[in-house]
Amino acid sequence: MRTVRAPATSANLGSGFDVFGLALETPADVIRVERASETSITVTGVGSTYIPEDPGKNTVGAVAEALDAPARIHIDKGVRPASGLGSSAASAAGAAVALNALYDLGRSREELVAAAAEGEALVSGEAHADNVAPSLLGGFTIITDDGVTQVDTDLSLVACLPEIVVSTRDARGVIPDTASLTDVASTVGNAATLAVGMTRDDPELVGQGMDDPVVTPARAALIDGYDAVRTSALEAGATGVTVSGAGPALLAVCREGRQGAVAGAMIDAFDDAGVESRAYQTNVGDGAVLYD
Ligand SMILES: Nc1ncnc2c1ncn2[C@@H]1O[C@H](COP(=O)(O)OP(=O)(O)OP(=O)(O)O)[C@@H](O)[C@H]1O
Ligand SMILES: N[C@@H](CCO)C(=O)O
Repeated sequence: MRTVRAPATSANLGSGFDVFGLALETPADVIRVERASETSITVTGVGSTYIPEDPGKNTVGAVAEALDAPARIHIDKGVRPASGLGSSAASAAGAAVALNALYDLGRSREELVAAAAEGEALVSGEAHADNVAPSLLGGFTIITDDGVTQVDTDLSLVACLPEIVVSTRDARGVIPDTASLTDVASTVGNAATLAVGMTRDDPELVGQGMDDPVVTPARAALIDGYDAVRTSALEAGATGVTVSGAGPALLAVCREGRQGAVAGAMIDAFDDAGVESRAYQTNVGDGAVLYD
């Protein structure tokens, strides 16, 4: 038997759609696997009633198939599904690490990214790897056609999750098909600024680089209260605020000592918009941990 804790993640960070990802210290899924001739899945924890146990519909089933590693798999969900916090990816990344150990497959964490991304293809229609990569590797990750680049970084964060459900599949449907050259140039500048900020543990540069004129405005329309919550967080000491992944969670990068104020401001602003929410005061975290 093998047990793995795999963290929530925040993808895109505004300017890095389908490219940037960040591992969060909390929340996390815990995955337990045992050898079996056929894959079977049980699920407990946050939002488990909405998660299919059919291996053909659960991200961990796709990972077991991709690795040719059938197993009895138990998922204890800490990351709410359809949250924008990489819920489906946390399970997939955890299963990839656990099955790799269970069957002594000898794959590196980088090699497991593609197998874990098969789970994302199952639920959202595309094998985007910007959540599974940070859940496997920790820190800040950049996905390109050539693979993954990872850097460790240290930032204090608030991930505020409203009681709204937005599926990644739906949120991909509202993105414009094209972007102007002006918007592309602005996005490239912001993304480069953000990446430099990550290497310097600099919340000001990271926050400055989170703006994105194309994908985020389209998705913000799916989140009641988005503009007010973002403004409140910035006034309370966030350097940047954007939609986390496909939403509905919002990610705020915080100045030193401002995490509590930012979390409170975001919850209050959602409340004013008639939306209940909870805020994770967290930091950039490590990748999945194998326990036994
Ligand atoms: N192991 C799993 N954990 C969570 N959701 C799963 C899992 N397997 C299948 N699903 C399905 O995937 C969907 C949730 O995935 P989705 O990508 O929409 O949300 P998310 O992972 O929280 O978001 P994001 O990728 O934007 O951070 C739900 O329909 C859920 O039933
Ligand atoms: N990059 C993906 C992350 C969500 O899974 C998206 O924004 O659709």
